[in-house]
Amino acid sequence: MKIERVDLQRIKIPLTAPFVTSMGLETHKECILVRAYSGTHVGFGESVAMDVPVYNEEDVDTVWYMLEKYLIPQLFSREIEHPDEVSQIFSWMRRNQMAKSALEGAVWDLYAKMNGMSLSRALGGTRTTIDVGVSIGIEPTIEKLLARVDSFIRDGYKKIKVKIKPGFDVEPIRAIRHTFGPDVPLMADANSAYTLADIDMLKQLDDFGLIMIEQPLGHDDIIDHATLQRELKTPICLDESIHTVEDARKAIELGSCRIINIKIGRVGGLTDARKLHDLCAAKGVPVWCGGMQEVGIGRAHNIAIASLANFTIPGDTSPSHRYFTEDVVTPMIDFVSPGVLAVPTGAGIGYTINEAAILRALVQHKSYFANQESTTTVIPNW
Ligand SMILES: O=C(O)CCC(=O)C1=CC=C[C@@H](O)[C@@H]1C(=O)O
Ligand SMILES: [Mg+2]
Repeated sequence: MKIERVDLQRIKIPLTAPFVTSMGLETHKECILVRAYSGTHVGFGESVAMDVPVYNEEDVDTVWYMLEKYLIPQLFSREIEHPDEVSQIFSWMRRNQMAKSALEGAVWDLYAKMNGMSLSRALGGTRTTIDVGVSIGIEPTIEKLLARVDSFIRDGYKKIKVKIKPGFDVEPIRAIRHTFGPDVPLMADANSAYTLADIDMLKQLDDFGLIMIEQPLGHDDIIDHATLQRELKTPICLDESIHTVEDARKAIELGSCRIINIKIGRVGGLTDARKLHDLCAAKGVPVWCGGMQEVGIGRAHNIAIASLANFTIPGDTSPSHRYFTEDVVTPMIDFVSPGVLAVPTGAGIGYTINEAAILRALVQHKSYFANQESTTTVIPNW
């Protein structure tokens, strides 16, 4: 397959409600959509980098820059037999995993479409449905948090993940357990808000039967997490600390975690996400698919990877309406039964692109051609 053209589209969509974490407040989703063309086929990818570099070092502008300056020209210069080659082609570049993943994801979708198979099947997925949970931001009061948890439990979500930060941790978790009982599948995500100096507080969370505590310590740490895991009954799940398959191998060997959250963008694309999944399966470490509040294209990629066998814990891939009133795919991604999404069987990501919705959200568009000059359209009014 020869990539003849790539389009980048920057879009900005309001969230249905603000999302607060220990890293800050989000009111909009801003991201880059990627189209890779070969012959009559088009594949779609999505960059999950946030608009500010608080989760990792990338942001929407760095992704655009890396794609334009290095990654797209490099893809134009070769013939590709299989999308697994893309991560190898990009491997000379350090990090910038989300930029690499956005383009690699488009090539995977293109490859699956050219071969008339679903992205799930192309990746070796075996599940026809996936169970999903929900991620709840930090609410202004415990009462408001309880109301959110109540409504998500009623919707049928299979896992409730709540964000915690210093000063909003033990009490909200206690209140959820007290109100909804011991059987609600509950976990907490700290986004690196603590240090080992907080060990006494973190040990108190052991009383609540959490499925896991996600990324309690430094975003770049696996040493202190190993110390903490030795002191905790509750499994630690690593998110921010795992950028590569090698990071995961080292964290597992050190005992820094017992569960890993796989985000396709954080690990550089679908090929590496699958390798990480395979490593964890071999080591007996369960995984689940994290979310970056993706719009429908990224969400569809998450569904495809979560159809692999060792994704045994419900992921964060909620239906589109959890965050958006309108999505870039149609139909909007939704439950087939409470807490359950169907893995599409149609070619590629298995959803149709909602071009009108993309146009309404479009901020910037640029087309790159293997044999011609690029063309740019900057959309005013933003
Ligand atoms: O996509 C979702 O629903 C999950 C959202 C979510 O929890 C996160 C998205 C992006 C950064 C973080 O705030 C967080 C996470 O760490 O998993
Ligand atoms: Mg997380």
